[in-house]
Amino acid sequence: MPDSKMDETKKKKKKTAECCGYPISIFFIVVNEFCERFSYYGMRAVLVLYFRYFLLWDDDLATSIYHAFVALCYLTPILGAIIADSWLGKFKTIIYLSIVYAVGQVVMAVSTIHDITDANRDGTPDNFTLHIALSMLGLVLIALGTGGIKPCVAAFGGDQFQEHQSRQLNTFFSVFYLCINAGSLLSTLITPVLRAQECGIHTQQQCYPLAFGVPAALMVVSLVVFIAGSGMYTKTAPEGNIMGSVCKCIWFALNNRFRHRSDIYPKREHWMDWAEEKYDKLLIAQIKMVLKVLFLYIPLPMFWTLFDQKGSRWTLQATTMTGDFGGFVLQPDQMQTVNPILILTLVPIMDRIIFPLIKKCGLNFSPLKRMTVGMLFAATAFIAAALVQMEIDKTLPNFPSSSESQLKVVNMHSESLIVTVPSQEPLLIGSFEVQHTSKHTTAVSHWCFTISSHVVFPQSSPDYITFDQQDIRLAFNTTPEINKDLSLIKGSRQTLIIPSEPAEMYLKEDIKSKPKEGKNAVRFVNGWTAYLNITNLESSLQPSETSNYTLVSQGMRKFTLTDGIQSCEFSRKFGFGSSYTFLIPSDLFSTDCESIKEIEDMQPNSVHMALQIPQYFLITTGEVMFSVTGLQFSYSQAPKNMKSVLQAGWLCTNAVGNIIVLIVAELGKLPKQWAEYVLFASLLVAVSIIFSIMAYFYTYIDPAEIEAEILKQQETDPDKKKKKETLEMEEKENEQEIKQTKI
Ligand SMILES: N[C@@H](Cc1ccccc1)C(=O)N[C@@H](Cc1ccccc1)C(=O)O
Repeated sequence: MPDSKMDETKKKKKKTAECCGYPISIFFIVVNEFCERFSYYGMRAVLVLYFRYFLLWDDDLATSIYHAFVALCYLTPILGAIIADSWLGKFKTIIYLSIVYAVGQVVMAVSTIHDITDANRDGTPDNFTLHIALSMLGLVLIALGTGGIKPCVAAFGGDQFQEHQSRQLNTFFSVFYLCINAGSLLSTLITPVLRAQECGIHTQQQCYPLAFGVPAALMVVSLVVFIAGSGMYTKTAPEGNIMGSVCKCIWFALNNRFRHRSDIYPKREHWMDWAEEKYDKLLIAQIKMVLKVLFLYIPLPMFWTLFDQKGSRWTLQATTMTGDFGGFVLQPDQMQTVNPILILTLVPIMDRIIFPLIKKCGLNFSPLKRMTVGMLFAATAFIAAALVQMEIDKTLPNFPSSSESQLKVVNMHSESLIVTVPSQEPLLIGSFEVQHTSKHTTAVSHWCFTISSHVVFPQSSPDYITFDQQDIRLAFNTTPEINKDLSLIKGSRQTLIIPSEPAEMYLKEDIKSKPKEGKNAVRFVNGWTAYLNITNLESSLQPSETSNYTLVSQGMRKFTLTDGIQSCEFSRKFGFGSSYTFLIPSDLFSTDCESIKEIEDMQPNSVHMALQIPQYFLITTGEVMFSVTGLQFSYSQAPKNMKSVLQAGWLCTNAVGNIIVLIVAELGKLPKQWAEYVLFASLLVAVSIIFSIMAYFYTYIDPAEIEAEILKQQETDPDKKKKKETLEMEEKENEQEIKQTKI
């Protein structure tokens, strides 16, 4: 009797311990999954920050390496599945690859200890190469581990159920999904808090070792829990190099079909039937099952293309919104946690109320229909995102287009002046007054100081001020007269600072997009007569100098200004995504910082992040219908010896979806973000229509039943039995021949 058949028989005969109808072994599997997902998502939550602020990489390099790592995590499942189904079996594959995974997490945590190379004890590592090498090694091991075990764990969980537990088997995938999301929710909340702690042996730093160490510890716990259940698992042994046989069989069928392409040969029902001359009917039937499902998967990456943008585009959208919920403040990247929270509530609601209700109404809500509806929900989520984007766009500043320039004039001189721009009314710029001009709009912000004197330019004199395409030439007619040529940068916002000595006027480039991560950009113009040190600024400010922008988070922020002798404190409450220029006057210390004036370069975000909740609700409903069902479908439609392979195929749809996101992000960006959301929604609707047509022609099967029937036929058919034995003999001879050739 072949091994596989023996296993199957054993599986039917062996009575496994049960609790509430579930095999006890699955409790070890779901706890293992909880810890593993905690480990994975926890590490991911602080990874970009580690690249950016520990390894000091720039934004582009940090995000590219992060995405490359995530893509690798979803490509390695194929490797794990091949190892499991062809060589080690799922149990051993999970154990070995979990060890690799845990080692990777430990290496990663060690790489974040700055003290190991901080010989001069200045708080920064001295040997970045070592830290980079260790972290890259850690990440490769983690990607190999997490991706490798992913297709095996779900399939191994499914293997624990016996025939009479089909109802529990369906619920298992929902419970499994709940554990994934409980683990990821907890870790995405906890690890950023751990990172914010200070720790170190010689010097105190942000505690990356703790933020990476806790996920590493959870991975070790995950492994221990899995091993603890080893006495209770139903383990199906691998059936040799199944993937090798599958490839050879497909190759033979294609070749044989090509050789018999003439009309004289009778047609066969399926092109795989052309492998019948050489290969076992069971293997051919199993390949047909897998190919049918894989074909159905072709349109699915489009769902993930939209789904994965909630981590990138939607988080960026949140940075242009306000997260002040009264009692608490939500940061843009924390909106991500809405997804697992909704999963934890929606999965039970769907399983207990919605799906049974649909069934009661007599509707056949089959898995493939659920997945189609899931896709439509995701498309609607993107329409909701487009509507929110339109609201945000109304509140965004009027940024210059690539052919426009915008100029703001800040007059720190004690006298006022008047500037005339051709075809516009003369603009009165009082001392410390602010003017905005652009090619098309002139916005004036008024907070005037008393105008003591001003000079008028004759409006008819084009020699003074010229708007020439993108170049503007300004002339200021004070006493004595000052003329200055100013070349404005196309597509940028600039401020002309006129200091107390107007002849020293200069241009300073302004921020021209919303500050990152919902932070606020602030800068200071030093009107004080001496050098000033200001907290949060990189270097001290010379008299009349304007600092670069510095980013501050939402909330009350305090700045201490000192010239080395005197000092004063200046506090201000910030919202999200604003930008200010603070003008420091010459009477700074006599007014205890109160005479500091502000210019609002960019108003704070005003659209509330709560408006994103509908889109999160819709995409998560889509996820429950699509992803949980897909996981279950991939297990139920796979032949017993290729369960992990189909799980890996399912995960691959996600990898392809991620790659599409990367390509789209690099290539076609529409000028309007809302239009891009509508485009993605339309594409997904089109794809879901194609998928529903493909699904219509798909017939659900019970692989175990088909396999049993073929085995029965083969046992009763002496010819086939003989053919199979001959084949097996041939294969053995081949192997021996190869061995001898090697010797
Ligand atoms: N809902 C996600 C988990 C998540 C947690 C925090 C922020 C975003 C997402 C989830 O359940 N993921 C599952 C399934 C999955 C989804 C996408 C690609 C592969 C698998 C997971 O196993 O991580």
